[in-house]
Amino acid sequence: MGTEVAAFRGVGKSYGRVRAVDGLDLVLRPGETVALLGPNGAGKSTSLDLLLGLREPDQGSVTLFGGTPREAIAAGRVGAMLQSGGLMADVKVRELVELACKVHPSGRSVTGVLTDAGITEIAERRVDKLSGGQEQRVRFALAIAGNSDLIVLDEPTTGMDVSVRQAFWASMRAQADAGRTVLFATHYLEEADSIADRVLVLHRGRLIADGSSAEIKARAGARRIAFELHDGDGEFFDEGVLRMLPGVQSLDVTARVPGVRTVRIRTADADASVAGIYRAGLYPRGLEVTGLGLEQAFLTITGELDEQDLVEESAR
Ligand SMILES: Nc1ncnc2c1ncn2[C@@H]1O[C@H](COP(=O)(O)OP(=O)(O)OP(=O)(O)O)[C@@H](O)[C@H]1O
Repeated sequence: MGTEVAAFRGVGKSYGRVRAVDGLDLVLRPGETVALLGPNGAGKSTSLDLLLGLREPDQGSVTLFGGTPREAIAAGRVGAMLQSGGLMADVKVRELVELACKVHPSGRSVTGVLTDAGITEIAERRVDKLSGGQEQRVRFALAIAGNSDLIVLDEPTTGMDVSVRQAFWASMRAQADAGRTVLFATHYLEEADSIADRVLVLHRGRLIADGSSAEIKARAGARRIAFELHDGDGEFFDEGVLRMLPGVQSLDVTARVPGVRTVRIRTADADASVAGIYRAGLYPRGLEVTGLGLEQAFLTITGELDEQDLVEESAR
């Protein structure tokens, strides 16, 4: 199909008894910036390896631009930055980038690639003398040297400090803005949150969530409500009333100052809970409703599945 960059259809991959990827169905479309999230061992690297044709699936099929991964790579349509694999040693950064630009069927200008990857200043350094973060940027340069339609990055910011990481994400964003499709695996949820327009959550080889970060947060459902209740305002305080509010999942009440209670509620339906607070005749002061961060949403979703697995295992 013309609008598919990549497609996994019923893909499974095991290593011995370990089911690394389990029935993966997924389509990537042009121009998307997609984050692949998941705890350690979730199957992220294996999925990227399958996408790049570095491993063959046991079941199902993986296509890139409607053909096999190998065909797409031979045509220079994919640039990749993987976790493994060393860089060539006895060469300078510029020489390595020159080589990458030359071997790609539609290689870019060396200067442009050095600039875009933010490594112009270290272009004359030897590759084996770089810091971990600098090495990552050189790997990124190699991934963008070919003017590729799809850029695949496996945990690209590993080893980068915060400021370098921010500069790096800006260069990545520029690639996405140029119309390329970008797929990156990451452990940094806040980066997925701010950079990706689509977030995929893998857990034990299965795709358990697929949507915008806002949708993933909503999928985890919960929001937080916080407010104070002052003695003498509204109805007499009764914790039972709060517990019975619609949507409430958990409740925490503290009374550090005499006559003032701080209430924190986690709810699956913030609107209904807030309406219930007023309906009960309470007078909440400083009421705040906040969403869960992606990190908490992610932990909620994967944690729920772990619990489900435990229940299913114990039922067997
Ligand atoms: N070559 C291999 N041989 C055997 N088992 C493997 C191999 N590669 C990965 N695995 C196992 O497959 C599962 C998925 O691993 P994978 O590296 O794809 O996950 P990941 O999400 O990338 O993890 P991480 O975030 O730790 O890199 C894990 O249980 C891992 O131990």
